Amino acid sequence: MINKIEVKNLKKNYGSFTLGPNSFGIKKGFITGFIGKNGMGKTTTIKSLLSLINYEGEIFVDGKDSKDLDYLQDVGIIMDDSFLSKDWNIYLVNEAMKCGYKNWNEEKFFEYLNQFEIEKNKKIKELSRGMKIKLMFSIALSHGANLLILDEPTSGLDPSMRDELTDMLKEFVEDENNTVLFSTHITEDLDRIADYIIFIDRGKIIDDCSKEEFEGRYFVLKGGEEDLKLLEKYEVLGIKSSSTYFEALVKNITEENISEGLIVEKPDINKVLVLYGREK
Ligand SMILES: Nc1ncnc2c1ncn2[C@@H]1O[C@H](COP(=O)(O)OP(=O)(O)OP(=O)(O)O)[C@@H](O)[C@H]1O
Repeated sequence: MINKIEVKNLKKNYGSFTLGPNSFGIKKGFITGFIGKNGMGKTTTIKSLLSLINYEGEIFVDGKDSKDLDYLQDVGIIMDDSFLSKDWNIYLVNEAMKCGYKNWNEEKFFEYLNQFEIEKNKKIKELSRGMKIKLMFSIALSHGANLLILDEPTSGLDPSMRDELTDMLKEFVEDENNTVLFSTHITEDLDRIADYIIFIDRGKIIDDCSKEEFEGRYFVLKGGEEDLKLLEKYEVLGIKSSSTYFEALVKNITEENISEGLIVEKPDINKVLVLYGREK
């Protein structure tokens, strides 16, 4: 499997928060979902991949050092902090992109705008969050990008639009030269389209594997209050409990390892995120 992006010892300090050092790869031709709770370092990682912030470590795109910035011509981006000026209307956006991207396809851009029903006379500041995301999608798909890096692209979209956009991402990677990395809190979208999962917690990447492997690694142990002592032999990654029962998240256990009296279940990605790091 070829890595589209190769990250080595990526590190960034923000006061009390430290990202990394993390090393990981983004597989070419696939969709990788980037997950983690709020404030764990997803956007900081994405900003590093896009050379929007300074960092320690090395990032290679198609084997080339990202420091020369040429790779950005081929990257489609969706981020909350839009790089578009708030006073531009859509025609001005088109002109700006024409100057910025060597392979800008104006015709394709206006086709997407029609498909997404975006009014061309509106200024960026007059667009709703959902409309802004659709505009950024239109830009991302109109300059011949072979890599999409998307920070929470589907949040703020209604379910039918989310469905349409996730279908578009699936279609995008039908060409094996195309790659998608997207962060999200909407695990339903990961269930639908992600091939690989990167899971970050407190700045450290703790899982970087296929979605199937990720789902195979975690287990939920359930029991009544009187069974709590049975958890002592496990490394509990998070627990939700009431006065009568508990659910504990554990990793990499074998069936013969499970104490009698405990119920074992396979969690979905959402359940892993709900329980991970929880203390009661
Ligand atoms: N420019 C900055 N200056 C100082 N601290 C920052 C800055 N940007 C991010 N941080 C801190 O870095 C940490 C990670 O933030 P980041 O935005 O990467 O998390 P995230 O996983 O994307 O979170 P969310 O899911 O809420 O978007 C947080 O503690 C945040 O406060």
